[in-house]
Amino acid sequence: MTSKQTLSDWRASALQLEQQINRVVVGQQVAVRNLLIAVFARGHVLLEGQVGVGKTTLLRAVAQGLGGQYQRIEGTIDLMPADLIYYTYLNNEGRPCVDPGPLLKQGEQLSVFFFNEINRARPQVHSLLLRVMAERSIGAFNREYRMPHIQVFADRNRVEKEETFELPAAARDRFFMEITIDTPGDDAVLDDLMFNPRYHDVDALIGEMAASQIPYYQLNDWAAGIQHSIQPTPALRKYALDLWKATADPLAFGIKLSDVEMDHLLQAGASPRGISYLIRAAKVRAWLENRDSLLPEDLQAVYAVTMSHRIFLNPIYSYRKDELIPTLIDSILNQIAAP
Ligand SMILES: Nc1ncnc2c1ncn2[C@@H]1O[C@H](COP(=O)(O)OP(=O)(O)OP(=O)(O)O)[C@@H](O)[C@H]1O
Repeated sequence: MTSKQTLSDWRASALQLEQQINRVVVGQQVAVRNLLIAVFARGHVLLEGQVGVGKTTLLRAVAQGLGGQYQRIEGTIDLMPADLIYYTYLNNEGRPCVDPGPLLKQGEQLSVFFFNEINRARPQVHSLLLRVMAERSIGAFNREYRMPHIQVFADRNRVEKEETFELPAAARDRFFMEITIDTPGDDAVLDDLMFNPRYHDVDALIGEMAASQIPYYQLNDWAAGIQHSIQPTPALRKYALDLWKATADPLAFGIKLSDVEMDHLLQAGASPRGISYLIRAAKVRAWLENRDSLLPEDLQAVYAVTMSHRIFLNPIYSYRKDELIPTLIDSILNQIAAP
């Protein structure tokens, strides 16, 4: 078991990193907190948001704080799996050469891999990425390349859905969280973003942050230490179980949504992997809140970001997905009594 002092030292560094990121990327405190939870739970994240809302800046800030290397790739319809692994070119003497692609270029130092507009890439590319996410290694050039510290952030463009390859349910379940990044709502923040030239030069903005406040190569150990140190009470275990069961059978918990035939609403609820991700995220939140026991508020705080993309509606209701899923999540949290 990791000592209380170690956990407390780690927390101080984590909160300092959070503060620094919030100074660089403004008005995104909720997203930053969730992102940080994913970092310390070693989970991959699907970002959903509009364009130009600071996603790249945010991920570069995370990479800067962790001190590892950052790579970014754009999802396009003609991107092939091999493009992630290597690229070929003719050198000055006209000889063909092969260089490592974005997944291999940084070797074991790769800590943040940003896949922009994942829904524009083909399913073959998705499968490669999902394999890397699960195994943190890849076979190429007759050998195995390890990326033990990689954390994948994939972004789905919410505005343009035409000519895109939506991620299937099985693929979305591999993501630890789905985080929405919207334009900030506070007028003072918007004013700052409009008129302050500080936000025009992303390199200078990121340069304001101290590098490697948290050693990326220790994160796997930190994450394991946190998970083993935070304990649930028996009452909380029962509460978590109910929160899980309600994702598959809300009616059994007396949950009814208006204009919905509850018997026909759902195709599937959260998987065992999904629910274990909820608990992992909740434990990291408890640690960030300076506790060694898990409370209902920890589960509630991360329920929507870990569960929303794991509840699958029947096709007759899927066109109302954006309205029904958040309502269902809220109803579950309101209806199931916390211990
Ligand atoms: N909340 C924010 N805080 C700080 N800078 C921001 C914020 N939102 C946008 N910006 C600024 O807007 C510009 C675009 O940001 P960025 O490239 O990170 O957006 P993006 O969401 O990744 O865009 P795209 O979807 O087109 O890739 C940058 O100069 C960035 O500094």
